[in-house]
Amino acid sequence: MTTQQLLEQIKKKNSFLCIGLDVDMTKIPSFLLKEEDPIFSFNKAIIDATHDVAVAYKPNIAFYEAYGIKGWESLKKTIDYINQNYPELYTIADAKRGDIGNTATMYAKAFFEDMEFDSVTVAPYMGKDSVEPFLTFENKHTILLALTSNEGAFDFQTQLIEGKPLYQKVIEKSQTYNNADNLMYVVGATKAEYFKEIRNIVPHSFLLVPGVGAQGGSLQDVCQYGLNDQVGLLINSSRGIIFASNKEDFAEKAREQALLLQREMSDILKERL
Ligand SMILES: O=c1ccn([C@@H]2O[C@H](COP(=O)(O)O)[C@@H](O)[C@H]2O)c(=O)[nH]1
Repeated sequence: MTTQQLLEQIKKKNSFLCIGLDVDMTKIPSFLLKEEDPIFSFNKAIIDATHDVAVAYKPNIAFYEAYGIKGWESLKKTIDYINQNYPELYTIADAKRGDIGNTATMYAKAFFEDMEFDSVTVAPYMGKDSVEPFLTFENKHTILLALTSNEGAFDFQTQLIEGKPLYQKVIEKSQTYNNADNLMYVVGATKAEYFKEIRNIVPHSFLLVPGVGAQGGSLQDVCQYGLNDQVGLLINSSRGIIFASNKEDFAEKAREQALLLQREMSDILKERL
């Protein structure tokens, strides 16, 4: 998907909500366990109930890898279901890959060509040759981990290197890579006070923002400095939406939670843009 198509969808839906499909079999309604593919059945119900209020879906690959071949099959069925039924939706493989060049190319082929995701998350710490192979794919985005939402982000990402926090160096350096237009960045909602600085470095880039909902990040705080004149944000919530209920009404309750966030987004956009 092109950035322009993503922007058009955001405008049409007044939403920059990304729903995380992090399916934990111990948390889904027990009646689904009788289905042939409980993970896919769960995802399908969530997607059908929320596709008009969200612009993106982000399966975290760990939640599928953990179930072996069956998990991969559920993932493939989920992405195919989105691409065939709701082609306007943007898809993110949250895989946090990163390796030397020829291996990076294989990761990129796996997620962009075989799975047909629009984007993939990538860890930046192996540098240019580990990131550029992802950037060569046309109309696909590479979402680099910049400043993550977890506490451990302070171990390395905020440490000063030659007087500058490492996460800033990562963003600045990556902007010099070939096809840097295909880059987006992960910035945690729990780190709202850093958005001003990050926007100074990349005023036009999309930021994928996990950490709203279960991790306690605030949409309002993120938007204060995170929004740019074209929105420029994809706000992710996973557990806070998909596990709103573990009963028959799980999809309906997920929709209610998604709608709450979408309405808050719509109000913010009315005020700000
Ligand atoms: O900095 C990061 C990067 C990725 N994540 C991922 O996002 C979701 C968040 O899930 P919630 O249930 O809404 O907390 C999950 O897949 C994480 O692995 C992140 O949280 N922080």
